Amino acid sequence: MSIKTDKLSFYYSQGTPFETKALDEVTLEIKKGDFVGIIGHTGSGKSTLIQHFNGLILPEEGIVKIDDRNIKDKDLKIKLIRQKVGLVFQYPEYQLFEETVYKDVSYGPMNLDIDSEEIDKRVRYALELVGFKFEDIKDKSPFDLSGGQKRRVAIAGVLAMKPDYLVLDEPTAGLDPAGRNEILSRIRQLHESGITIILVSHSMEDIARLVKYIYVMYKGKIHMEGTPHEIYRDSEELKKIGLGVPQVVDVMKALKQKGIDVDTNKLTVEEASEEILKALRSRQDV
Ligand SMILES: Nc1ncnc2c1ncn2[C@@H]1O[C@H](COP(=O)(O)OP(=O)(O)OP(=O)(O)O)[C@@H](O)[C@H]1O
Repeated sequence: MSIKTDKLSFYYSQGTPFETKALDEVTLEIKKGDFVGIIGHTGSGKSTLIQHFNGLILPEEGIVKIDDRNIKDKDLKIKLIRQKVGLVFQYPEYQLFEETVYKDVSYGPMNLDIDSEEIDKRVRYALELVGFKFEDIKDKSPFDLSGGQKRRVAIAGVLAMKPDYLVLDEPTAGLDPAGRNEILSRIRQLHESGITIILVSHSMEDIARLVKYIYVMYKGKIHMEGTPHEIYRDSEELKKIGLGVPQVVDVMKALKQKGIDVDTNKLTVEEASEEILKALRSRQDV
């Protein structure tokens, strides 16, 4: 079970003077249970790629398969793919429009062939998954919530469709540090609850904190791929294509060069701080 692309290419405004090659032979496989980051600077093709994952854009060159079914298969209902692969766009809270949280989250399931009891169950499940108490939140107006809370409601709207794969496009964009931490810890919990997560970001810090595997996009291609540690090892290459490494990576490298024995696999701020303290204590420097 996976999302698979094979030599997927895509052009905007093909055949016109404005033709742009947005994807260039992208081949990848994201298996069920994975926690994957797609990173790249603006215009590298991330949004175009993820729109292929749920059939918002149908492949023109190359193949997209969801759970081994070709997305262009005539017998395959695209509605089913949209249920399987939930896409949370950038600033999803702009799409909240109902007067209560309950109505907003139930909007998607209402269009499915399920009864009101099942809809109710799903709304409860989705709101609890993103960390709300159902009774406390259901009758509130989405517009009275904080930025981070609104975004969690919008994510719940996608989760209420019970997707197997959840694709989040820049989920922390525009949030203050508290809202950002709130969203990132919920995303981690969603993955722990068994949902496959594909996190699109240009923030190395966010990616480092969460994902197990990274695809780096550059000019429509998968330029690098590997575990966070493998990717950050090549910081020179990342800098060349306009990406940085998380600050902790630079700090750990500098310490190592000074002969302080730290485990450079520790990539989150929390882990790295602990590692640095441990190393310093063992040298009796502190
Ligand atoms: N609707 C469109 N019409 C024409 N060109 C487009 C369109 N959408 C994207 N592009 C172009 O396709 C390329 C890839 O864009 P895409 O939005 O997929 O990149 P991205 O990595 O998601 O960028 P961002 O981080 O800014 O969202 C860019 O050169 C972009 O200008």
